[in-house]
Amino acid sequence: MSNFPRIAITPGEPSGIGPDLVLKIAQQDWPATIIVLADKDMLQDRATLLGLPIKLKEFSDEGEPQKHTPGELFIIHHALAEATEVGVLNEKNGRYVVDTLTTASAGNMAGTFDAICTGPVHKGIINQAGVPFSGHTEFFANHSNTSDVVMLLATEGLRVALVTTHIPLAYVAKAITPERITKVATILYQDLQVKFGIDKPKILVCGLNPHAGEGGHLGKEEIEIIEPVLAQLNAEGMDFVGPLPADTLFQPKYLDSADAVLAMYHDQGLPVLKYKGFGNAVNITLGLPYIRTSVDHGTALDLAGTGTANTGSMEVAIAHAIKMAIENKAKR
Ligand SMILES: NC(=O)c1ccc[n+]([C@@H]2O[C@H](COP(=O)([O-])OP(=O)(O)OC[C@H]3O[C@@H](n4cnc5c(N)ncnc54)[C@H](O)[C@@H]3O)[C@@H](O)[C@H]2O)c1
Ligand SMILES: N[C@H](C(=O)O)[C@H](O)COP(=O)(O)O
Repeated sequence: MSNFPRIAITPGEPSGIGPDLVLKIAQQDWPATIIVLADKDMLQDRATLLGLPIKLKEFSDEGEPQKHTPGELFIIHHALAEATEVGVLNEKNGRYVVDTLTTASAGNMAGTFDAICTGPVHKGIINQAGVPFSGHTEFFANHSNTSDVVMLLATEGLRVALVTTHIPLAYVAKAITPERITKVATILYQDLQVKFGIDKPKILVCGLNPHAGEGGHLGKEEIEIIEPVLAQLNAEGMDFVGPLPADTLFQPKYLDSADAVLAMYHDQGLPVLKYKGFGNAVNITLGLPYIRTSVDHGTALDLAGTGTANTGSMEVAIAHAIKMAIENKAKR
């Protein structure tokens, strides 16, 4: 039996850099079958603009998965509503983007694909198209009927997971509940063991308030919510340290002996991660019934079609998806 996994790639927003990245990585050697879910004319036009050779072949799930051939891509055609103008968002194509994600999720649940790797979408234009959408993480959780998933971004020397993801800052404190922290922390701990092979993970946990609440004088969530949850998880044999002041925990003194940081909200953890590794980090959704990785950046409309978009994060995202898919196959 072939050991090459099938990786479904969604280029995301068609007017952004996603198609450029997919066409660039298609020129490389990958130990997997790569299937792109996109509009074939849009991809062909972008390849011409970038001067990249590409042969698009219709995907069929019959036969054994083959190793990727540089310069070729399998495709499942999804038609755009309107032709794309490079670098210019068009809300008429918002639903197209979501349709590609739906195919990716359904194909993974059916076992046709072994993993999904997503390019960047533009959340705003999808909402403008009339489709409520806060991010891939929430979309895939919803589509796969999974109640709790965790967003983890990882780069060399740092992994950051989030208790809350794409919600307004005004809602964050209310969303920091014992139930949510317990679920996120448990998924993170178990996936560090299973997916990352860390026997006994040590996880640093940020407080929510400045200086982790300053003993209750700058907020009480640390004392009333976070500390009791961590005490309970540690009593069950896990190893969580905190809540620690978020402004000072990101230093080698603490990070060198830790396997991950659990941040309370998006812009508490991700700016640090992206300062360290923007362009070379991977976004992994933990807790889904399938493997999903993504890039660490957005649609970069200013670079679309120029050929200057950096493929580093897309390469790391695909490499992680392939590695995890091969490990999954070996377990079956
Ligand atoms: N994975 C995703 O789907 C994802 C991730 C982050 C942001 N977004 C979305 O992207 C849209 C634009 O967000 P933004 O402007 O804050 O972030 P952005 O990442 O698109 O751009 C920020 C800056 O980084 C540069 N940049 C981004 N990717 C690059 C690459 N591969 N190579 C070189 N330079 C690169 C851009 O040119 C820009 O200067 C938003 O709608 C946001 O929600 C999507
Ligand atoms: N929060 C992610 C980041 O900043 O990189 C990004 O918005 C993508 O999230 P999804 O994978 O949920 O779309």
